[in-house]
Amino acid sequence: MSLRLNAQQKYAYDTILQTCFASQGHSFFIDGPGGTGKTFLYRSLLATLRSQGYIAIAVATSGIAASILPGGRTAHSRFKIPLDFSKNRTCQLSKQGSVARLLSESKLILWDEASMAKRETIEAFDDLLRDIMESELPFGGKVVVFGGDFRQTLPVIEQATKEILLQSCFLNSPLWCKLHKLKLTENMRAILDPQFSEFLLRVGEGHELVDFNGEITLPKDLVIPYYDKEESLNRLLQSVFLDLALYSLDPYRMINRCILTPKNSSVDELNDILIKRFPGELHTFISSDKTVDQRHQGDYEDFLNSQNPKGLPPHRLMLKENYPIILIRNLNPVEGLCNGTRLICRELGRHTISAEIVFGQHKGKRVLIPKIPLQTPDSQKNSIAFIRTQFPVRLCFALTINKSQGQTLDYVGIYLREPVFSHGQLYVALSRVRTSAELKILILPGTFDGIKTDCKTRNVVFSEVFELSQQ
Ligand SMILES: Nc1ncnc2c1ncn2[C@@H]1O[C@H](COP(=O)(O)OP(=O)(O)OP(=O)(O)O)[C@@H](O)[C@H]1O
Repeated sequence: MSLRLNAQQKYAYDTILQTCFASQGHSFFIDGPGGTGKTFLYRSLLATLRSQGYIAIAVATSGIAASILPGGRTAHSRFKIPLDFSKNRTCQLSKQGSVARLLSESKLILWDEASMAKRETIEAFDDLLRDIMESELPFGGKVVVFGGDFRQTLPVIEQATKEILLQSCFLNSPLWCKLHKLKLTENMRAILDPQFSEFLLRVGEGHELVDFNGEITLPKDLVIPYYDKEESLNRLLQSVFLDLALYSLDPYRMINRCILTPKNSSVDELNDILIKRFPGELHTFISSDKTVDQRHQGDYEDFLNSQNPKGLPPHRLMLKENYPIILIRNLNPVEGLCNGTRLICRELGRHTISAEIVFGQHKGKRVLIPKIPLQTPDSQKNSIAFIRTQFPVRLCFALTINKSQGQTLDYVGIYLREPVFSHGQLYVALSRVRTSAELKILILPGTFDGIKTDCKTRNVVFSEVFELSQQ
């Protein structure tokens, strides 16, 4: 595999491997815009070390990015990093346990999409390694390779100001300047469309011309003209999915086609339309919702059913055979069932879904997904805590832009019912495909102020990120 690396990838590969076998380890950050082959490089490193019998651990900040790496897990689940740092700041791993031994004996630890991680998670990981290795060196002297792209989305913190977001970035950690930086600059994903590749970089770095409303103008041939919502949305769906009936016979042909949109509510809107249009019998699974404090159950039951909190499956989950779904919990990471694993429904029973894994090392494997109790996340501080018993899955013809980070897709439709709202979102959505011919964008009129034009949209870029990343 290493033979196919380009010159920059090869330099990074050789430098990292030399360090793995040197007496003193140090850590790296692979910095490259979307598509420059960071994941391709990680795969080469993991394959080389593992084929020689060494332990190489792979994690990513998000579930989907982890599912792309061979043997990948989310950093949170692998290192038992706390989810709520106001309660606890240390990883819940025993120094005598098997994972600690694995870490201690590993030649390399890889952490993808580190630009999406909160600095405190990486600092907790640093403390963990120092403790396990009984060393005061950064990361306990282990060779850790972080990778990411600060043009893409940053940590997700609900209702955070720009200052809080920047503060929470890895870039603001004292660990950042301890890393040896390796750069990749050649966009391998869009190598056949250099003009598109340059446009992407201008969007990602905030260099695309902005008008007095703070909006950029997208190339006309990428945009679906707006007539009315229904007709324009139909044209977007038609561009991406062509013929759902045909795809239902061969789901692997459609699994890399996706609609990306900024908000969960528009993901639900699209998936609702698409599941109804997909051929086959519709199965509806109703969850059982119980308040954590049993005394409130009677008062809140109907209300709970109407709730659709982030991180939980819907109360009324609609599924069809051959429809693509995404797992939203770590069910059995060893068997490939992680938060972010994408599957195709094969048989829908009352109590279990028989599904097929469609990506990664477990591709093609049939698995059974049970209904499980899932609690509302702690971040939903203003709502009532409850437990929903349901299949831990969501439909995935449409995904939020943040969830698509790290993926290469065959065709993308971007649905801007409302404009993007955070740093890097537009860039991530645009940069998932190989050429501009594999992309269509629909901008709804509610989202443009003043002059009505369907090619203008907001691009959010925090230039401070690039200044910090140079340090
Ligand atoms: N040296 C190479 N030879 C051939 N194809 C490559 C090479 N490097 C990367 N690619 C291909 O380019 C595409 C993008 O690569 P990859 O996903 O590794 O980029 P990335 O930097 O991780 O992107 P992102 O930041 O968007 O996650 C993939 O389809 C990958 O297979």
